[in-house]
Amino acid sequence: MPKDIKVKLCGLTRPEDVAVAAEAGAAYVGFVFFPKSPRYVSLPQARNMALSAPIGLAKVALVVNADNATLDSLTDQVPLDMLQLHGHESPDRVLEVKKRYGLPVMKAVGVADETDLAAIDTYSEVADQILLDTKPPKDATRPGGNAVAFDWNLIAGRRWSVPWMLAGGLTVDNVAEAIQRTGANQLDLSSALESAPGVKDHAKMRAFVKAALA
Ligand SMILES: O=C(O)c1ccccc1N[C@@H]1O[C@H](COP(=O)(O)O)[C@@H](O)[C@H]1O
Repeated sequence: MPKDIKVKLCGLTRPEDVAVAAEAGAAYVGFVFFPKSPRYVSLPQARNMALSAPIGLAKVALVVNADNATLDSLTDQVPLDMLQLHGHESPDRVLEVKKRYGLPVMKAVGVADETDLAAIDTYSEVADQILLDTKPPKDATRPGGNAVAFDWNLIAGRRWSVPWMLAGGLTVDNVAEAIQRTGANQLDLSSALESAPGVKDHAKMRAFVKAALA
């Protein structure tokens, strides 16, 4: 029986990117609020994109160690369906954010080796979803969106108590293998969809979703 695959296209910067994501069949779109990212969007930019999204397309805000003042402005100005915490937020902070904003929270967990897997169990107890991304190198300028895959064998056959997404270096060429090796039914990516840093390529977006849902 075919799997019910859901795709999140992250790092969109223009309303036309949102329209293409929806037409292509993505389930989620992601807006990046990390200032050092080439995909960073301002609140008015994100609001425009969010207001243009059709019903049924989930709008996710990606933040990194954001404080309450930042999240207050974000949630006041941008209609959202989920918060993605992609920094060093503790389990208590995940619970606090869930309670304060009443939105589902997806916690990113960086994976490099076996020792990282315990954190997935820990965050599964507090977050609504888990995002498994490649742990960035120590000198990286951002904690994700680095176009590098982790060793998928580390999570092969593992399951958790909440829904989870696979991220890190996914491309149109490796997505079938990624699904087959990890059992993921949700996929999140950004870098492989760009024609230049921060600029999504619509043909690449369509091709990825088609390959993922095939
Ligand atoms: O995309 C970014 O710039 C970014 C910045 C800070 C944290 C996370 C970021 N992106 C997320 O990283 C993963 C993997 O992306 P990629 O496909 O390897 O580029 C994905 O969840 C992005 O949403």
